[in-house]
Amino acid sequence: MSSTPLSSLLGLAASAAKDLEDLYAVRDLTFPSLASVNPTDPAELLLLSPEAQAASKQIISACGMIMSMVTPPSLILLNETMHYNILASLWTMVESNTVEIIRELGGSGNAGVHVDKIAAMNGMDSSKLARILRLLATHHIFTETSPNTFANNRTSIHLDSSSPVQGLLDKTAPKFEGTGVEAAMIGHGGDEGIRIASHMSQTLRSPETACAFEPNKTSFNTAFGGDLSLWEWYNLPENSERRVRFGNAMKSLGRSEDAPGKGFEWSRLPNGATIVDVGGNVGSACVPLLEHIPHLNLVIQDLPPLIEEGRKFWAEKNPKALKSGQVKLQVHDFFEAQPVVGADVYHLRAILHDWADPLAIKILRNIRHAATSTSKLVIRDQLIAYACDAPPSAIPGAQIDPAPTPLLPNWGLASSTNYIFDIHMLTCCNGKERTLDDWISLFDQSGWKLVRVYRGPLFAELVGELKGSKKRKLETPEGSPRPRKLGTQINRSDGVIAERVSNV
Ligand SMILES: C[S@@+](CC[C@H](N)C(=O)[O-])C[C@H]1O[C@@H](n2cnc3c(N)ncnc32)[C@H](O)[C@@H]1O
Repeated sequence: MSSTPLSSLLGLAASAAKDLEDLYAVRDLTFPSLASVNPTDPAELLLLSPEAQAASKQIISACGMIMSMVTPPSLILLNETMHYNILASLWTMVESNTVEIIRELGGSGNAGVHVDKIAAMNGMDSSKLARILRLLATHHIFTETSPNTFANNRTSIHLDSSSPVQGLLDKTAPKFEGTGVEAAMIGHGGDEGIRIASHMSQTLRSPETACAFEPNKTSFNTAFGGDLSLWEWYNLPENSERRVRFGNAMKSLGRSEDAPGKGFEWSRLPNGATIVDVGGNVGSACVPLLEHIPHLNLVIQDLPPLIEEGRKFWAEKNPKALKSGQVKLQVHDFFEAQPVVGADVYHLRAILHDWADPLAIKILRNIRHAATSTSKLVIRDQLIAYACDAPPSAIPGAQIDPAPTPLLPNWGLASSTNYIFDIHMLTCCNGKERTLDDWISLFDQSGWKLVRVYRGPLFAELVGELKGSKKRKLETPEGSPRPRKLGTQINRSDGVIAERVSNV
């Protein structure tokens, strides 16, 4: 009997599940259960390995398609219509410290905590709280161990700040630390994101904004008013809490990424090589880099409030590196001339996706004018695949793994995060996640050549070299002061001395 699409999909999921089980058997580990509450358990960490990720991708993709095939379409649409309630529920759990309360009352595995006890500590109505927890438990976030009794599980525990509840209540303990950084992303989504998204339709259809690509003509502007871009708005004094929360949300992205070294070969950079993290926020993307490759020098650049917060962050994280000058924090607006000339690597994580092409090109051109022939550009952003077959690419690493039929060529739900981010960038900033064709064109228009792509679980790394001749005279970007030569200091108008780091 010939196989049907449904049985082919089930077969794909089953064979990948067998691969996963074999991987765990070889390592003598048990596959993590949903009740596991230790994110650093070796069994959890193995699930992040490339072999396990490949198998998981096939299972998620196949199961996603199976669900779409067997669920009545009207129910699919009804569920999607109300999906925002999941985010709203998660945000409520974050703000009410419910995860930490359950942890302190001993709720994990099969040992649940009665909702009355949880509600007594967070001041919520216990019947309402139970309904929220039950919705999330139905989505495998929390477990209802017996009627109205709930425990943390492998997903909810990722919202745990590890802080004592009393400290959270009197605001003396940090909320967005440790595994709790994921909670910061939920705060960004639940507070700003959901409100911005609800203004998308109006913004994309209104004659004033439909075809606009400026960063201040977005759904964010329709939702929150005013004509500041999201970044300018975050830097207003009254938004400092949101800005700090956003910085913590960015830290959570690192947890979904490959360890440094799986992609761009940072370890092959010479001793004392200089990495400039352009738009680095407080510099959280660089923390694992320095942990794995301690011979690098880092210059983290961002706008003034972030640089101030970055100094505090590094003073705590790695005071030695800050004191010795191995880590420097530098105020720099990336629409101005890049002050660090001839760095080994200019690194931009989650930056270009915030900007439409003309502005992204401006950012890249400013870097290009400061780069020398040995400088590399390393972009970490999402790489969008078409949801259909596309011509192959000759750029090393650019080709997406072929998905077995009948899976979607972009691996369907297994790569859904990329497309969700794309729309988030659209609504927040008129930015975009880019296809390979988009990236090639963007590099080309800004004087770079895309030479290598490394695909990671969340971000791809796109490596660029200067386009054209190997030896190149430094050029002056239009309307910007000419970057100084190596070893000189630049007295900026804002009083900051931007200096060329040593060892380059
Ligand atoms: C999405 S965040 C990425 C932060 C960081 N690269 C990371 O991955 O954690 C974008 C960053 O760009 C910064 N930014 C926005 N406009 C900027 C500008 N004109 N010059 C420098 N940084 C800017 C923001 O302050 C923010 O930290």
